[in-house]
Amino acid sequence: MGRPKPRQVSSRKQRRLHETEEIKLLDEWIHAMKPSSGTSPLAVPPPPPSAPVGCLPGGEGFSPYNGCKLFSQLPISQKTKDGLKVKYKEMSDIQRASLPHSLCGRDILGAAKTGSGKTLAFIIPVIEKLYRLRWGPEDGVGAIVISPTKDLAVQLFEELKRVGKYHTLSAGILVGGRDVKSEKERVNSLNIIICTPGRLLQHMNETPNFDCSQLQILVLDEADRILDHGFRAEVDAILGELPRVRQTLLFSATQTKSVKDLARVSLSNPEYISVHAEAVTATPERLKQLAMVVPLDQKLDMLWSFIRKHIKSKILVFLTTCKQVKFVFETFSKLRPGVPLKHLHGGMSQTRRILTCMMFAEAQASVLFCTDVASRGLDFPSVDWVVQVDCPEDIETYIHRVGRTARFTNEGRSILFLSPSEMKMLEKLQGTEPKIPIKSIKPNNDKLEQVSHRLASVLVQYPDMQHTAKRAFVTYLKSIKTKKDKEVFDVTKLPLEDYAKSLGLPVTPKLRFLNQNGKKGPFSVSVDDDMGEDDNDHDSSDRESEDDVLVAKESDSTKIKQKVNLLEDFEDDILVPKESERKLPENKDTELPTRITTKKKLKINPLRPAGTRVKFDDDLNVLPPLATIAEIDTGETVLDRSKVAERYMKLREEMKEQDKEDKILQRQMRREKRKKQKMKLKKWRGDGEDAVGSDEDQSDVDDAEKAASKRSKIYFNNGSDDDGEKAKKNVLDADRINLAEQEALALKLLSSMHS
Ligand SMILES: Nc1ncnc2c1ncn2[C@@H]1O[C@H](COP(=O)(O)OP(=O)(O)OP(=O)(O)O)[C@@H](O)[C@H]1O
Repeated sequence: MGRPKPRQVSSRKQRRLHETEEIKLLDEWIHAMKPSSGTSPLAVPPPPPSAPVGCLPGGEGFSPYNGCKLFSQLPISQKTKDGLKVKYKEMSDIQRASLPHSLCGRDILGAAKTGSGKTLAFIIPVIEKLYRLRWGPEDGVGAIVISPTKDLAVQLFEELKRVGKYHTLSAGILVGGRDVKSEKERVNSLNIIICTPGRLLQHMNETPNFDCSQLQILVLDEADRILDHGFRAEVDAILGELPRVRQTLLFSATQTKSVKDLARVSLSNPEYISVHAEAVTATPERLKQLAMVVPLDQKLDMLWSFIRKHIKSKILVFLTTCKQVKFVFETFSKLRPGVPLKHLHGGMSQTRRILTCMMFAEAQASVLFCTDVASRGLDFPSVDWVVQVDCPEDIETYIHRVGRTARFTNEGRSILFLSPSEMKMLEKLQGTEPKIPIKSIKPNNDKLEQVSHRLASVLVQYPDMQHTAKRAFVTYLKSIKTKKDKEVFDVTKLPLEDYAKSLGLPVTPKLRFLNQNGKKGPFSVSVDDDMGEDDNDHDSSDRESEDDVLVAKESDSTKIKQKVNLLEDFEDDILVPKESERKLPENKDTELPTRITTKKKLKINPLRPAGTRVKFDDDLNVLPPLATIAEIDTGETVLDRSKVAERYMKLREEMKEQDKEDKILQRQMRREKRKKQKMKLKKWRGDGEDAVGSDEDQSDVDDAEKAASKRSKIYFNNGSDDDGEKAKKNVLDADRINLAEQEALALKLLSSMHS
């Protein structure tokens, strides 16, 4: 790069001057038009057409923005306006209500229905705040946006890039499943970070010089989820690292009302903005919602029939566990329903998840089987149907799931399958305030296509899938067992054998956590003593798993036990060998293993000094002390590099030695061979020399051979018409006769030629 030309310098200078001027004007505008705290432009009546925009004091509150509907009417920079105008012109209600407050630096607790445009309601203030502060690369992290899932973080990042296209702020995404080392290198140069709680905390703990002390604005998208039990430890640790003086924005469709939660994030005089608080329904108005009773063992028949009937639609299907998603996706794909199928769950790699989301977003007609990892925030355009095959855990989950359709101004439909024992959920949904208008319908069983026998034949044809089927069965029931709402989720009321059959399984897998042989009856529940609190394959949280290699203090034996069980039942992809590596029993068609891998129970040595760390391998076997050369690196056990290099050096030396020996042996063999050849040659020549006594070398042999070939040539060239074999014979014969005989022979030949 050469020196900047004077013209470039002056244009840069001009730009900077222009920016300074714009920022000054924006600051003045924001200050002069500050809306009164607690007012919403939506709550006061619109001004008469003759009144100038924003200048009408309302009766009870005053909001200068009460007539503003366009982004261009807000005190935001030209660069942001340019970024917005590609896709957006008019503001949505949540944007109209919250932006005037958030732009003047207030904390926000925002709630609005799914698909109502909450993302822009926090992306714009983030960009504007840093722009007005003239934030630059040397200022470090100025804004953090926390999302509960990686997929949502990716989507938020895309929106940030779109709106902030003309700004010079640097932004990055920090989520699990990406290369943490490269993240560490650039994390300190980022102005805006979009992240999941786990990965942010990892950087706070591990990345040298990672500094958030200058943070200006913190956003929690899906705030109720981020502040709930699942992320408690991480979020508390993160909040402890952040400066208390900052702007904080919390958004969700189902906002937290817990005072404790709000105290944790230390909001200062927040604006409570709930644009749909007065709404009759908690779900989007253009969403038509249905529910019907479907016995558990008929749910897949119903799903198959539904998909077959809607092959031209874009459908999102919610199941509870990763294994169910995997099973239904794989088996239905084999049965070819006539519409492209996709799947999305927390056990998939980040790249596959991004690719799946992109493909589903672009598809016209497609079915995406997913866990609750896709229930919050994801914005797939034009989803026609949301099908909930498994009952949602609670009302919030229902609202978020159905909210994947009927987004913004679009229409959409949803259907919920409830088994008879789950009917209490329908009552709860219908009884909530604001209302969730669900219409209960009866299934038309005449049109039900049976799929279970076809699934059984798929399992026979593809034995690897038997294990997936079994895991789908077990993980689903385990998730039911661990759900808190026992009025809805009662595993004892489920037809286990019929359910197993409906998955195509020939026998009902044994469930360790159910006392199937107990006194209380065939399927009475017993709390298994090794059932951990978090023991499920539930995929709602999408938390980065730190479980690949466990490091635990021995005294903490109960925690270890819980971890072991959590690991067993979490995504098996991490721990249990791949399907292809698993050995199935001989009689694959009729017999299924109830347990594929028997995991050794952990034995704790109480005599070890307290606080000594115990390391476990992927199969949860305690590693011998020497195995501590293993280190944890992005979830995979990798050998210590220096040890590996040392080992390779040794191997190389050993191989060199071996090579030397081989060469000597080879040389000896060649010598033996030559000796034999020479002896033969001598025999042929008949010179009677003692071959063994002579010290031959390669040149000896070569000379002898050359001589032989020369003679053969001479004979051949001297007009002998004999074929090659005869010529060779002549050579050999010639070798045997002496010189006098040869002369006599030559004379004979000459005389015969002349006569
Ligand atoms: N002002 C606007 N004009 C037109 N489209 C908009 C506007 N604001 C948002 N949208 C579009 O509406 C859709 C939903 O927006 P967004 O994802 O922000 O909703 P949300 O409220 O965050 O939903 P959820 O609660 O599910 O996370 C997106 O496709 C977005 O591009």
